[in-house]
Formats: sequence, C-alpha cells, structure tokens
Amino acid sequence: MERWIPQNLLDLKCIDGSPHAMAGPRPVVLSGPSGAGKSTLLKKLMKEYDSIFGFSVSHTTRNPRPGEENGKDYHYVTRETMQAGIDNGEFIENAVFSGNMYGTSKAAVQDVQAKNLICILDIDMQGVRNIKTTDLNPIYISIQPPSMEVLEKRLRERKTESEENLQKRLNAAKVDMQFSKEPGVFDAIIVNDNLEEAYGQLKNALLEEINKVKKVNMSS
Ligand SMILES: Nc1nc2c(ncn2[C@@H]2O[C@H](COP(=O)(O)OP(=O)(O)O)[C@@H](O)[C@H]2O)c(=O)[nH]1
Ligand SMILES: Nc1ncnc2c1ncn2[C@@H]1O[C@H](COP(=O)(O)OP(=O)(O)O)[C@@H](O)[C@H]1O
Repeated sequence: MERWIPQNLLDLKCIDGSPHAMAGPRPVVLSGPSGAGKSTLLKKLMKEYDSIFGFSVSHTTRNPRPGEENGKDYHYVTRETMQAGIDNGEFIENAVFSGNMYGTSKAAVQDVQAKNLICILDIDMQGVRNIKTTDLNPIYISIQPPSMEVLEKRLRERKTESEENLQKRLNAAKVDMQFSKEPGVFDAIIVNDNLEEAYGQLKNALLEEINKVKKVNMSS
C-alpha cells in the first residue's frame, strides 16, 4: 500500500506514487445558484454510477437540514473548528456563502481519490475561482435554473430556508448567473429545466471520464 503524506495539493494526484502523474480521471466541479438542482443531479449520478463517482464532503458552519447526515452531506462544524482547520492548512479552498463558512478539505478529495473514484465537488463560484488557482484540474460544470422565477419557486418549495436566507440566495444567484456567462470559466453549462434532460446532458458531459473509469475497473 502506497504511504500517503499530503504535503501540498500536487500530492492529491499522486495516488499511484508517481509525483506528477495524472493518475486517475479528472475530478468534477458542479457549481451554480443555490436551488439550481446541483444536489438533485449529483445524487442521481452517484446512484446510477456508485462505483464511479464519489462525493467530496465539504465542511460547513450551517446547521444540518432535516434528513441531512453529518459526514455524508457535510461535516457540520463550529466556526472555531473550521477556522482552526483553515489556519492549519487543511483546506483546498473555503468561502463564505449566505453568512456561513464552507470549504473543501484536502482529506475530502483525498478520501475519494484513494478509492479511485471520480471526485465530485459541489461548490459556489468563489470556490470555482479558488480551485482554478490550484492544480486539481477538474471539469467545471455549471448548473443553471431556467429563470430567476423558476429558481425562486423551487427554493420556496424546497422549504429549507428562512425568508432572509432565501433572499440572500436569490441575490447570490443573480451574480452567479452572470458569472456563468464569463467565457472560459465552465466546460459545460446545463440549464436544469426538465430534470431528465438536464441529467442526460450531465452524463454526456462526463461520458469520457466515466468510460475511463469503466475501462480501468474492467481491467483490474
Ligand atoms: N466554496 C465552497 N462552496 C461550497 C462548498 N460546499 C458547498 N458549497 C456551496 O455553498 C452553497 C450553499 O450550499 P447549501 O447550504 O448546501 O445550500 P443549497 O446549495 O441551497 O443546497 C452552494 O452554492 C454550494 O455549492 C465548499 O466546500 N466550498
Ligand atoms: N428539473 C427540476 N424540476 C423541478 N424541480 C427540480 C428540478 N431540479 C431540482 N428540483 C427541485 O428544486 C429544489 C432545489 O434543488 P437542489 O438539488 O436542492 O438544488 P441545489 O443543490 O443546487 O441547491 C429541490 O427541491 C429539487 O427537488
């Protein structure tokens, strides 16, 4: 078994032991406004391809929603714990969204890559900007709602947010929708109107990486 000492981000690619090898398939970043359907789509993907994709479990200071599990949806932590982890260099990126801290720890990505799975990150646009300064080299996919009106309706019907939080998310969504139009930021932009169609587009965007993993799995 290869001993792993994560010293810097480069090591995240070195699960086969070779220092600069593009060992596994590329990770996948899903971004887009809160309520656009990122969780819904990635859960569908992980259900259909459970031996191919693994979720990078972020840390957050927000409270768990009913049905969410610590360690599965997020690692729920206090601000003090999160800040200590950041100060200690344990995070690849971190951001404040709607008043709460969120971040991807090195361990979250490492856990998935150590299983030779494609690591999926669900992160906001600050996370996208920050990941772009690292050498993680993921495929960037933006999930967008068909309109602000539909987004608001879906967020309200999800019934997870207070009115104040909902407004914060809608304001952030406007900025996010502009950001997604910046050329070169995303490899694919998927408008989640009809869920099945959006899911089909997502699978299509990831087909090459899915096939890479299938090939490796078949030969091992
Ligand atoms: N930068 C960054 N953003 C994250 C991370 N985890 C989640 N987010 C983003 O934080 C935002 C709020 O997430 P959440 O509270 O789960 O609400 P939801 O997106 O409405 O379900 C979303 O845009 C997520 O993509 C992370 O580790 N880093
Ligand atoms: N294509 C769709 N049509 C209708 N409702 C959808 C669609 N995609 C997602 N939803 C619903 O919209 C809400 C927001 O989706 P969610 O996956 O939680 O978004 P995000 O993770 O981007 O915040 C959820 O209640 C979800 O069931």
